[in-house]
Amino acid sequence: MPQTADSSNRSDPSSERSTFASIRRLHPYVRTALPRLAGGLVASLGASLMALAIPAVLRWVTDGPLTEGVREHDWSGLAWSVVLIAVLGVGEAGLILLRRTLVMFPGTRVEAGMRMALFTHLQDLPIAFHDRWPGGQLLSRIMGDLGLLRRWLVFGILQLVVSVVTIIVGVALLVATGGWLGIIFLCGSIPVTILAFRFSSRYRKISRLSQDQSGDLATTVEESVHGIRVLKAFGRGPDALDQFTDQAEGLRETEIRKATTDAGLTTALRTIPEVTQAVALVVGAYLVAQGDMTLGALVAFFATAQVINGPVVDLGMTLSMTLNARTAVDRYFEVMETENPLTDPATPADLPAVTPGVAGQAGGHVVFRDVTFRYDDAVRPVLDHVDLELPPGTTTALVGLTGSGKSTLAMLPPRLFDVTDGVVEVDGVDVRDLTRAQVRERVAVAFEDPTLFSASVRENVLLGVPDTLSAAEREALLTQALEVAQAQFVAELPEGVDTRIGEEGLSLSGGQRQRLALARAIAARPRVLVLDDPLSALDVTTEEAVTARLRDVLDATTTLVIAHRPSTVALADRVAVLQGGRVTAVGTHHDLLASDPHYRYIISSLEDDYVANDPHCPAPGSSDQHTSDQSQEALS
Ligand SMILES: Nc1ncnc2c1ncn2[C@@H]1O[C@H](COP(=O)(O)OP(=O)(O)OP(=O)(O)O)[C@@H](O)[C@H]1O
Repeated sequence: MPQTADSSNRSDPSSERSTFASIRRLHPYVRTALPRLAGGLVASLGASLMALAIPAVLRWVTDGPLTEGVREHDWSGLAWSVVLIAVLGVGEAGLILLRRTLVMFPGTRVEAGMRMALFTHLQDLPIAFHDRWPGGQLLSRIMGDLGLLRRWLVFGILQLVVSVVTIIVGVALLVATGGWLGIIFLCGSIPVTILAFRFSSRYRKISRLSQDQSGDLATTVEESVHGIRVLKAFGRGPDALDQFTDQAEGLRETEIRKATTDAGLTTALRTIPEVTQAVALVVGAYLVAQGDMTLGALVAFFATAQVINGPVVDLGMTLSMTLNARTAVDRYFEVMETENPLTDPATPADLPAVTPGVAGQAGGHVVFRDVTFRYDDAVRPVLDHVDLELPPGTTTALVGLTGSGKSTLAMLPPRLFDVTDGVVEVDGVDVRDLTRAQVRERVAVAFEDPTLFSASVRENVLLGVPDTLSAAEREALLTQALEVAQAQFVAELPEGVDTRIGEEGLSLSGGQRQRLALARAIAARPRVLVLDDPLSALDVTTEEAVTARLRDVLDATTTLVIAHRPSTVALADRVAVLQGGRVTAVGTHHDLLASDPHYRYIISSLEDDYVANDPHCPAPGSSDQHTSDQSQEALS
């Protein structure tokens, strides 16, 4: 896992911001929901005020109708009081229902909107970002954090405001009506406030750690599931379990610290009002005995204190919800505020129109001009002043030792990365002056490690085909691409091209997946096709068949093919040699064999690897020279 995204290493860049400033960033997302949320708040406050009004009615009942009823045996006044209390109770319940109805839908809408925005941003961010960020961290932000935020929006924030307002109004009422008793209660709220502030700063740190650890745990699960074959093959399941156990234990300990901190506050919030009430009871009993306070006033005082008790205890829960929500907001904006250095230009250039088959207008002319490329976290550039031209309609094989930068170079024409210096031109236009959509219309890529999506074969293969084409045109492209990629196995799948292939196409063999990925690149009908060793998992016979058909198709396409096998080199008109970050030689296979010692060395090591890795190849020195001869034949 990259160190930059490990919670143990991560600094919290948002820690300087106040909780209010942090949460205020939600405004653009909650703006349309604000009227309903405000309505929900008003309903909550109304319900709370009704609850607070009940003690006042009790006081009036006790000192008035009840006392008079007992004295004069007339209960008619009491009946009206009971009705009034019942109306207040029903009103309170009705307002709580109204609050729920008002806030439920905007809450889910805000969550869905934020989730869409994050996903869209993730799609837009460059590969460099995804190289650094583990999937589990992103998953926990897009799912867990946003769910937490929704619960806070529909409940936590309202409850927090209502609790604070109820406590302030309640304490004001107590001070106004209870005299000294009210002042005793007011004194009790001072330690509550101090404790709440101290709790906030401690809890926020633990909350951040816990949410980051959840993300790391999700990453471990994702990697283990994704790499289950490797883990099983190497018997490393127990190690994965150990790592998972350590992380799960770390998260459990953090959760315990979180719960203990929360419980400490909740206990204090329960104890302080109880102690305050006990003191108030002693003083209140004395005042009633002295005739300085009516019994009704004392009853009302304690009934009001009881109404305030609930919000005081809730304060702990709503405060922790708010701090968790703040952490979720910080984690959300860490991703959303990551700027994309690889953007579309404000005024994109026009690509010259293409007329296939017409000399000079066929398009697909690629030029690397003095190109330097350095990865963000690397000390030295991988590509150092590279010059290379791919004339239209030609096939160029790129060869070089492992790690020489072939894949890096191949990612520049489709703008998967932008150059650090120099220019990559497609049809005379700097690719940075084109939108990514424009570039991808003209340049398609097939990687060695083919990613297939959980969708039908048809959807996977037609991924790069414009939706504007008619159904018949799309069908023709599908058929041709599958045929060129020698993917006849599709016909034997249960539902042919409509068969859904499993998650990332894992239910297919490596060679089958590669052929579908190749078919996808071919179906996009690009003018420029970048093939990053897309035939590596194919057996010799299939590779030969694909190569033969590809040669027909590539006739009209400019192709850059990264070659790890002699047979892939055979596909090319010319070969470019990458050495020490530069293209040191370009020429035909024969010329380079004759003139370039480094090329001879690469080819001989490719042949050695080829023979050593291909189960269909005889071992060196074996009597069966079929495969070795075959590659020599292909090259000659
Ligand atoms: N995302 C990245 N961040 C930092 N360095 C990288 C990244 N990807 C590749 N590199 C480094 O860049 C160099 C070139 O890698 P690249 O994959 O382009 O080589 P290659 O010639 O295609 O290798 P191979 O033949 O083994 O596939 C290597 O040293 C590699 O470690």
